[in-house]
Amino acid sequence: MNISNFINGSHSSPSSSPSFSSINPQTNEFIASIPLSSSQEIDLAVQAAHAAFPRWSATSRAQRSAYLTAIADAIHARHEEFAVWESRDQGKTLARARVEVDRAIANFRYFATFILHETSTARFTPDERVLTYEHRSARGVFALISPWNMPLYLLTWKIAPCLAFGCTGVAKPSELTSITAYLLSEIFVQVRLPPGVMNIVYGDGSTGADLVRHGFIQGISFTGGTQTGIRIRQDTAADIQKHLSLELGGKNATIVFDDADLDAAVDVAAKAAFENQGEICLCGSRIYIHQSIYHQFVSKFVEHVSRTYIPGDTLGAVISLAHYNKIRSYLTLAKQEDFLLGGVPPENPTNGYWISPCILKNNDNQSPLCQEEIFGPVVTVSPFDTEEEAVSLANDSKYGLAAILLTKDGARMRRVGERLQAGLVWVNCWLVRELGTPFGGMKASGVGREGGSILKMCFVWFVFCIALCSMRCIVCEANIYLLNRDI
Ligand SMILES: NC(=O)c1ccc[n+]([C@@H]2O[C@H](COP(=O)([O-])OP(=O)(O)OC[C@H]3O[C@@H](n4cnc5c(N)ncnc54)[C@H](O)[C@@H]3O)[C@@H](O)[C@H]2O)c1
Ligand SMILES: O=C/C=C/C=C(\O)C(=O)O
Repeated sequence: MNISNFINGSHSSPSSSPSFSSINPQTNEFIASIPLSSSQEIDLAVQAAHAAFPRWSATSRAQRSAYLTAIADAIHARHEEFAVWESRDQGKTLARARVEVDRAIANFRYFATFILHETSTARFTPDERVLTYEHRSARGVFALISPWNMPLYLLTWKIAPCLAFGCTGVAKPSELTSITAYLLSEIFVQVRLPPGVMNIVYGDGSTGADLVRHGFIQGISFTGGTQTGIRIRQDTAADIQKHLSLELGGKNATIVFDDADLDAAVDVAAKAAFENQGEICLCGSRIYIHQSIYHQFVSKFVEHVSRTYIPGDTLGAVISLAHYNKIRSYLTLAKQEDFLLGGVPPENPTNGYWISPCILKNNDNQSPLCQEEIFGPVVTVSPFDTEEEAVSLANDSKYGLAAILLTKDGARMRRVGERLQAGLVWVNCWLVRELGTPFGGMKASGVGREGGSILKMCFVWFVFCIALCSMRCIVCEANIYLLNRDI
């Protein structure tokens, strides 16, 4: 497949710019040629979005909603094609890819309806002489930059609200996974999205850096690694008007209490660790288990994971050789006797980047295996004694994205959950998403919240209530509880 930039409503003809190869991580075969966009091409795309902004922001909500619905319908009509390419491009299983295409469709449908039902609050001053209300207008052109682990899911989580709230954008998927973004650009043509409203450019970090630094960019919605988030902050520090939403890395704790339903807890903890080969920022990659059930839990967990997560069947390949080597180098730090499942994979993989699930005994919470984001099918297990110790082990991390609590005790859910330094706390479930629920991390896991009414703050100017909104966006760090009543 030949991928080309989508700028001002059309696909660019192959340019003299360099290109690079994208491979299928499951086979190591070439699947697509991707342009490495130059700064001139980025400028063209941003100029197109800038020119389209006045008209698009003045388009009625009903019309914008209709475009989003048409995009969702068109993806739905090509659902399997999207899923097959996502699996080939990213290495994930086809089953996982199908779930993510469903979510991409949901992203468009959610914001298509959200903007039709927005309400605004009006308030009187105490003397009742003045009525105050907030008027929101779209901010302008956004840079939308996404990583390789959930390519279409995360890119559309940015594109849909950007379009819905009347902003225009230039989207850049990860250089490792460009294909479903290209299929999406075909859909923009099909639904006759007005030229320039959404542009998609391809390339690596230098392309992303050109994009975020462009003077017409009013805001950046970025999902990716913490180091890249820091770099974007530095690159845009002088452009005070650029609104940043940074969704970054995680090293999330799963805490299993002695009153948890053991079989259900094993299942949730295993999904949280190994879904998408552990390549989800929300994965629970450190499991802390109450010492009274430690041996029972671990033996069931090892047995369940070895039966359920089979590379090439229910577990995908990891994204690239470089990432395979990164995961491998972490695994070489573990002692042989600490492997409860799996082992160090071979040094030179010949037929795709497959790593079997690894479960490691953790003896030292300060070890890189417990502190650094490995982003692969690797999980550590360790016992704890008291609630206090569980909280302290879980919080002993520079990251603060998510946590998973497995307990039947309602009081403990709140008592422990509210002390965890994590933007999202799932109780007896994992990765359940309600798109209006604010999403985002604490500490090194990011800045800002996305989702529903919080996310709209990223895309709009606040004319009458700037202080309030920046407080909510930047200061508040909500713990979100998703209590599954079935367990
Ligand atoms: N918090 C979340 O919601 C979330 C979701 C998914 C992934 N992630 C994180 O993403 C990371 C894995 O993804 P990755 O390796 O693709 O991340 P990455 O930071 O290397 O790249 C992400 C994107 O940023 C671009 N980029 C790189 N350098 C840039 C720069 N200087 N300026 C602008 N753009 C630049 C890349 O080309 C890519 O499109 C993990 O750390 C994971 O935790 C976080
Ligand atoms: O790998 C990270 C996953 C992020 C998920 C979301 O942003 C989401 O579910 O909206």
